[in-house]
Order: sequence, then C-alpha cells, then structure tokens
Amino acid sequence: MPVRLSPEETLPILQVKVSDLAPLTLVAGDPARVERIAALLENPRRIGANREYVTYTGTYRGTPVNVCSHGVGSAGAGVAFEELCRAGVTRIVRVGTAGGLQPDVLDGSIVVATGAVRADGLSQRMVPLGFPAVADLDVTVALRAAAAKSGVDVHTGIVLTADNFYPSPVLENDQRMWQTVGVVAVEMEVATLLTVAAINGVQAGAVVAIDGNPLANEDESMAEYQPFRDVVDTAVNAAILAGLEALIS
Ligand SMILES: O=P(O)(O)O[C@H]1O[C@H](CO)[C@@H](O)[C@H]1O
Ligand SMILES: O=c1cc[nH]c(=O)[nH]1
Repeated sequence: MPVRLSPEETLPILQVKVSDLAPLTLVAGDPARVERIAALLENPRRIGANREYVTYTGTYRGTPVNVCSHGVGSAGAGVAFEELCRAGVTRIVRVGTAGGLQPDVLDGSIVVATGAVRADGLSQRMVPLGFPAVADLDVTVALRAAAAKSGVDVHTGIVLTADNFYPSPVLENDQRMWQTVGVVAVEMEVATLLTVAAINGVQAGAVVAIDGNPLANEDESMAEYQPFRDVVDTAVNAAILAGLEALIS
C-alpha cells in the first residue's frame, strides 16, 4: 500500500508542509528552471528549499500547481518523486533536458516521452525490470497537443533514462543499441518518475528539450556538451509551457 502523510506533516527531505502542496506538480532537475517556472505562476510562494530541492506553489491560469526541483540522477530525484506521492499529489509532469539519439532529433526540438528504458539505478530497487515505465496516456496526449502549438519541432517516443551522464572509459556505450531500436532521446530521470509514480497510483508524464546529440559528436565523450545556447533556451521555454498546459488539462 502506498504511504500517505497527513496534512500537518512535513516532508522530511523536501522540507515542505504537506498542506502547502496542490495536487498538480511540475518537476525539473535544475532549481534555476524551477525559479523560471515559478515566475510564470500567479502568486508564486516558495514553500520549501533544502539540498537540491526547491519547491513553489501558486496558480497557473487559475489552477493551483506546484513546481519542484529534483536534481541530477535517479537516486536524488526518486526522493522528490516519492515524497510528492506520499504528500498525495495526483499528477507529476517532468520538464527536463535531454540529448537526441536519432539523427533528426536536433537541438531546439522537444520530445514528449511515451515511456522510458529503465537504465536508471533507483527504479530497479523499487520493482523488477519487467515492469514497464510507461507515461500516463491522458498526460501524454495533453503534452503532445500543447507541444504542437509551441512552434518548435516535436518528437514523441521512448527515452533512455541512464544514471551515467558521461560515458565509461572502459565499458561500451550502449546508446547506439538503443538508437537502433528507435529510442528517441537520453536523459536521467524520466524512467524513475514513471516507475515511482505508477507504483504510487499517480499520473505522470514528461517533456524534454533537446540540447545536443551525444552520438553525433566525434568521440561521444560529451566534451562538446553546451546547453547554454539560445536554441536550447527556446526549446526549454516551449517544454515549460507544454508542461504547464498538460498539468492543468
Ligand atoms: O535538465 P534536467 O531536468 O536536469 O535533465 C537533464 O539534465 C541533467 C544532466 O545535465 C539530468 O538531470 C538530465 O536528466
Ligand atoms: O542527460 C542528458 C541531459 C541532457 N543532454 C544529454 O545529452 N544528456
């Protein structure tokens, strides 16, 4: 049975009072992105800040929503996702960044995730790998509809969630294998979110902005990774707006 906390309790790691949270939550790895999203809300109120976890609540076009940062990687992000579920949120949408794995998934486009390859560490500690990391259908359809209006290229498909951002110097980079079977993009937390949310009975989905193509670089080392470019910023903005629209749909 999923754990549910009472309204007067405080989430131990997010350091957010349960009663301060609305049922709908946007999440993003970067606390700076959370500040940016909070600035789009009416009456934003910072309700928690501890470690990499910064949480706001407010309203978006009149509907109460939260936005919370989860940091980089499945272990830390899983803490945020689990605590949000324990607080009783009903829908979580991740707005992230990712690398394109297909040759046509280019910088400045966005990807709506239909599911994720569970190459993260955390989800394997929660439920066996046979359990699929699938995005909620209603959230995904809403994300795709909102993304279609964004003016940037939109792709839909399975993303690879892996704990390693930089490739190993000794083990083979498996991204090309996932590319071969049509996986669209690589990032670090979507599978964790979809798994933790599913086992808690919470709707979840994800939209990511593409900030590079790891396999297109000469040595695949990520040495050329540069997310701070206008083309990426435009895609992040499109992903944020699609995420907010899908959240309140
Ligand atoms: O931009 P965010 O949401 O942090 O997402 C991606 O960016 C980080 C790596 O740079 C990882 O967290 C990855 O999933
Ligand atoms: O994990 C990530 C995030 C952004 N871009 C990537 O190439 N990988």
